[in-house]
Amino acid sequence: MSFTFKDRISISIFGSSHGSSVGCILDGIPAGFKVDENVVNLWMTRRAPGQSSLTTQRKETDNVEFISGINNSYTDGGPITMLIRNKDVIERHYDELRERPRPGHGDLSLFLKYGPFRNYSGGGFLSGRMTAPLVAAGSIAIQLLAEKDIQISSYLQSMGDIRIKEDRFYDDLEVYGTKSRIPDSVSDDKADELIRHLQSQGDSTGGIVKTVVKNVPAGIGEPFFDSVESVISHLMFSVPGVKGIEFGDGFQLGRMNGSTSNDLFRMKDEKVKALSNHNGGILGGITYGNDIEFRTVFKPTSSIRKEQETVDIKNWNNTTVRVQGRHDPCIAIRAVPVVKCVTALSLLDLYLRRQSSYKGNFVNESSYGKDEWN
Ligand SMILES: Cc1cc2nc3c(=O)[nH]c(=O)nc-3n(C[C@H](O)[C@H](O)[C@H](O)COP(=O)(O)O)c2cc1C
Ligand SMILES: C=C(O[C@@H]1CC(C(=O)O)=C[C@@H](OP(=O)(O)O)[C@H]1O)C(=O)O
Repeated sequence: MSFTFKDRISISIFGSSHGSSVGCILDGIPAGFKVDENVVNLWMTRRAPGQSSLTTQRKETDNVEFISGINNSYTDGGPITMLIRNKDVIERHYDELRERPRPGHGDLSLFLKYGPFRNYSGGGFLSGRMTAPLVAAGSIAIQLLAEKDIQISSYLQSMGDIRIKEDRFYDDLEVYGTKSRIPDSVSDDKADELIRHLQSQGDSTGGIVKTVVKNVPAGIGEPFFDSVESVISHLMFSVPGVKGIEFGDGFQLGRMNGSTSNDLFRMKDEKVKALSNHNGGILGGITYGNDIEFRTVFKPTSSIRKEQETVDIKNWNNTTVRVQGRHDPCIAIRAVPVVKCVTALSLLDLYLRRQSSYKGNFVNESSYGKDEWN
């Protein structure tokens, strides 16, 4: 079931970039939640292509059609089905790529796995377009988590050699008030300049998205195979272009000592507080009240206008390709809302699991003193 993530909640995605539509079925959400469809569409707009000169010029409104699972703004307990129509499809950009797989994209893998039946136009289902349904589902998860005051901040931390001045929890207005989603005006201007330069060179760049989650209750995450890190990573690697994720200080921990990497505990206002966050708020795969912090790296967009070496998969000889069409010069810019939404789906899944392994349920929280979670 490669198009389905199934746990306490399940998410199935369907469609392809140049087919009639893309969409998803989100199952396992209890009945009785109020879902604001405008909030869903706000997140869709934040991810949609063609919103600025720094992104692909494909123009999609990405309005969600709510097919099932939400009745008079409330979840009814059934699968939530959402459909997003593809409108601005130009197939001829992919004619040449039928026989000349783009280096760095999934074209060759798709051919080797599915042969001539593969859906290659627009990258088929190996397209960033498949993140539209992930955002539709994730924006519902964001709303549910907000009821528990669990807040997620995702922003572009770096693009190429440009890095944000300060890492902290940025609210959405700060992030989406920028051109590049780096919420620091000096870096934002530099990113804008870099993208324009790359566009003139027919090239692209990578980027890193930082995520901070605050007000996470202690006790979220299951030991071993379903640790917080595992579930977030499982879902995050479904996002095309993701090549790495690190929690807390991540790979830097390999260069530290125990005496500098341990997050020391102190009592503050009758609660345990950690003095630092080198472990990203997760110990033993389980949260303990600190913020969750992690970084997700996106590779540079593979579809660039520079001529590149490839093979002809009809005649099996060496050739070159120059990719035409409308592409993101930096995937990470548009991936910022995707990372936030995927984080929300992961945490909602883990949150609901913890609840059901304890007592009560997500909706009827009256039996829960909030203190029991801290
Ligand atoms: C929001 C988003 C937008 C993307 N836009 C493009 C694009 O315009 N051109 C492109 O070649 N790849 C783009 N990608 C990345 C490709 O879809 C991805 O590199 C490809 O599916 C191969 O998968 P992999 O990079 O994970 O190996 C985008 C990804 C995301 C998440
Ligand atoms: C359509 C979206 O982004 C697309 C992702 C993408 C890719 O290869 O991933 C390639 C481009 O597709 P096309 O050549 O059809 O314009 C992007 O525009 C989207 O994110 O909604």
